[in-house]
Amino acid sequence: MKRVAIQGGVGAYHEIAAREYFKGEELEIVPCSTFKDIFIEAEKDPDLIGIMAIENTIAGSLLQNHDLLKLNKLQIAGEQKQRISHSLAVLPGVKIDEVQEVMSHPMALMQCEEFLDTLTGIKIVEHDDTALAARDIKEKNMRSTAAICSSLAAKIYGLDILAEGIETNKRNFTRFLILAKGDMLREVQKENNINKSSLVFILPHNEGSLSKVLSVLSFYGINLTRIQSLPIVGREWEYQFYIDLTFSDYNRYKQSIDAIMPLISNLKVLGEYREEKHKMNQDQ
Ligand SMILES: O=C(O)C(=O)C[C@]1(C(=O)O)C=C[C@@H](O)C=C1
Repeated sequence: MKRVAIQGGVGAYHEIAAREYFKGEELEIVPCSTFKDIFIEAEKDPDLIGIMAIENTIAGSLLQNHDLLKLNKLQIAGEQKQRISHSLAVLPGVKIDEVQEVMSHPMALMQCEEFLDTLTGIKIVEHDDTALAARDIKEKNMRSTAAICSSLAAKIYGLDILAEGIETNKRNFTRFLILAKGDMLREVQKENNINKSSLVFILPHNEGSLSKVLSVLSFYGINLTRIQSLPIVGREWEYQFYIDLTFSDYNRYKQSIDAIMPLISNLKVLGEYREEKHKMNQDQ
């Protein structure tokens, strides 16, 4: 049975996404308190698989997760683009006008900003995880607090749902990375048909340095699907670039990497994997 480490508790969106990626397989979910703990656990167990959110279509990137990929040994083995639909959950019998605070993961709170604006005088409380917010409400009998969580988490922790689909836009998707190393990496990559890669590198502070790299990639027929710059700690106003690429010809992709090498430094390939096609009509 595959063991999958998630950040958060049972019923978190990370668990939902893991079960979707490994649909039909039996999984043992290993809950971790932080994203960093996933990598610490993986140091102890070479077969441990990790799953980690990296970006959301409403709230943007989870910036702190990029450096975890750079600094650790787990590689990206796949991706899961998961539709996220949030519910407002309370202790059984609690009415909406009794709710004084709403508790959830910061990304989930951001995704429900418009709904939260309609609740006047409500205190917003950040929690480590949507499912653990639901669990706390149950265990601590918090009658005036509501959680923003999945309907699965509400069910697991015995909460009532006051409102469903409260995300600002129905096109609310989180992209999760499936992480593994060694022999498990091959097992997790669903097919050998690799057509996507994630890289991080540093560019010199010269005129046109990014544009030169992009021109080379374009010459080789490589499609840039995402670019995220992050500061280099200790070097003010200098940046590292995290990029995602898709391609149809693996050899041309390899050649393009060789060709950009003289233009960049500190390259790390974070993973080569199969792109998950976005399901445009996925609405729940
Ligand atoms: O709190 C959870 O349930 C999570 O799985 C975390 C998380 C995130 O890290 O972005 C996952 C998906 C949603 O975007 C909201 C929260």
